[in-house]
Amino acid sequence: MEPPSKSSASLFDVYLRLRPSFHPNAERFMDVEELESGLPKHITIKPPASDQRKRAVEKFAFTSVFQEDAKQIDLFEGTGVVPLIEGVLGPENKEGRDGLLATLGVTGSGKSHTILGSKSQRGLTQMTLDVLFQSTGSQLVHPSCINAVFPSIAAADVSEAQLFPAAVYLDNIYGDGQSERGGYNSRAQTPMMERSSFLSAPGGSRRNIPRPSALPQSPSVQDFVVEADQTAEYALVVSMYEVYNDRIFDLLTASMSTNKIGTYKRRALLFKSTEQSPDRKVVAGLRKVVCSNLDEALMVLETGLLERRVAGTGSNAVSSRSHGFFCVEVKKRNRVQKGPWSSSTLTIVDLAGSERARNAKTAGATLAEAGKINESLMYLGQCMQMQSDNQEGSKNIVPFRQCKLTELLFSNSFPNASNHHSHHHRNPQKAIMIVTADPMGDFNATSQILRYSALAREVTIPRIPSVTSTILSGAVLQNGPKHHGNSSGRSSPTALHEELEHAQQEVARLNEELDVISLQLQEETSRRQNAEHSWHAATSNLETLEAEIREQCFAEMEERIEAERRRWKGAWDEENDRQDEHIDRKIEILARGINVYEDETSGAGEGDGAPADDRFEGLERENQMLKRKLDDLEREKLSRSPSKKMRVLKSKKWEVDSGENLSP
Ligand SMILES: Nc1ncnc2c1ncn2[C@@H]1O[C@H](COP(=O)(O)OP(=O)(O)OP(=O)(O)O)[C@@H](O)[C@H]1O
Repeated sequence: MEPPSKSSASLFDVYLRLRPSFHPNAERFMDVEELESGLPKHITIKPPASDQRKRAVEKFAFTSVFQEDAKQIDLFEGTGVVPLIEGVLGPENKEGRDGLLATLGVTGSGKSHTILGSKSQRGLTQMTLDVLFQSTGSQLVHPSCINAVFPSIAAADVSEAQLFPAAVYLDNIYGDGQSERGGYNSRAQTPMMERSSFLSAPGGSRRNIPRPSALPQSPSVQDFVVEADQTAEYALVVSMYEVYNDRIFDLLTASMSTNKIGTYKRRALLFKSTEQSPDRKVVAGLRKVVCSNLDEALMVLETGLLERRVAGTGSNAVSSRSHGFFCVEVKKRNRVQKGPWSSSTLTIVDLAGSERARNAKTAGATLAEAGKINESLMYLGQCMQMQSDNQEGSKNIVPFRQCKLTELLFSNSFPNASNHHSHHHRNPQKAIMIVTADPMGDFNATSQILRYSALAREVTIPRIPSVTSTILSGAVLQNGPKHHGNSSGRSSPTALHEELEHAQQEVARLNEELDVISLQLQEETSRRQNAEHSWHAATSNLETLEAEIREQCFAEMEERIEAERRRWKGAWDEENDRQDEHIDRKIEILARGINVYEDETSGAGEGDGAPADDRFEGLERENQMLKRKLDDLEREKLSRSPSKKMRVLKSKKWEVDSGENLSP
């Protein structure tokens, strides 16, 4: 069993680092292959003796295995970090290639130690930064020119970011804030990123300034100078964020954006395609800092690390409760022609530890965090398992869109995944995963991580005799001479012995098969549980979607009802106006009739009154006729108009009114 060759379609090179155990008296469950020279690639794990259920031995292949005595510098040299740096600096006159370096492991297995180091030793992040600054050296934009160059760097940024020179950024956090200030927004500013929130933070959150001289200086990486593109001018831009409860938060924003009472509500950022980057998703709206030297970059790193959410759990007193992302963007342009800046990013990820919730004495919010961490790591495991299945010939689609973590880790791993129209072809990122493990730690949690992260895997059977075969061989030894003595003559003792040996071998073989099958069963069970988990997550997503759609439909319905109500009200008002007009006309006619009547009665004061009566009757008739006409018109209208009922009411009202008016 060999790990797949470099040319294969693997998304990650996967290295294993073993840590010196904290549990010196615990049983070691892992063996590393012994080689005359070079780094081993294989390990085997066997369940502890106390675990009666499983007896199969599993063998895993990695790109390389670093044993307990490996130093930080060995990891730096042996895990391909240097080629990753070479990739982001880019070849001559060409764009660089994105790189990703991540650590994965059980809580306390040494992920942060490897990536970020300890009080006395630098981690891969600090060493990488050192090599980057060393290698770009004089080609880096000179601090005295930074103001002149800054707008063009900001303009080339596609992620709606807010850029600051390190001096300004650090002064706002640690200094008196009185020095020259000024940040630059990239071309499209994210509306929620208000420049004033940073620059006018009342009093800011002044902290003790981290002194780069107090940070560990070893191991030195002086010997690792990478050849930079001699035709290029470089600028290094640092940003940091974390994925906490499946949401992305800027680690360089919160500390300086405090309000009057010293608190700041963090806003989640989006991982999306922007106007300037339609074919590629980026974390939009981050705060980015342009660093001119290693000390500035280390201070920004320390600032972001302080911000990272850390909560004590039962598993590890200072455990990372979020997935931390540290990004160095290498901006590059031709030093003579200048021209636009291209950008490639080296992302270093310190993943939160996988742990079994029941192991960690957590509760409430922390338990929920653990759930989210385990869920995101489960999705990561599924993606990694797909990659190793694909290497064996399957053509599975890596399901990286299931959560923020896998989206961030895998989105740039595929050539032009979402871009069929662009002429701009980016190389897929180069990625390295360092799996950390304690060979005397938690067997179940460690073996689970090894199973999904290893590049290849094989199940073998222990060579120790099974209980059955031991009994049988005992029986053979005991019964052999007895059979020999009591031979009936039908079968010779040798034949019996052979038969027993065969039976013994068959039983042992069946036992081995049983072991393999029970291991496969366990794996299938765990796959099924994972699938169920994904299914539940999908169901809950669907439920949320359904609720959203219902709400949308409801709002739409309300809107339509409102429109209908307004239309109806309009028709009602129109009808009212018509009725009013009609009544006015009637009243006018009536008034005219009354006037005529009055004239006539006053003119014929001494007569017998007959002509006036006639006139009155004539008017009455005319009135009756008009009423009938009106009724006919009403009926005709009723048969056509929607506001039938209303008009019936109206006409009735009119009849009453006119009746009242007409009554003497
Ligand atoms: N290779 C090593 N050599 C010496 N000490 C180590 C090594 N690996 C880890 N440690 C120590 O073990 C402790 C826990 O390690 P670390 O914090 O790196 O674990 P982790 O995997 O990042 O845990 P979590 O996921 O909870 O953050 C630290 O004190 C660290 O210094």
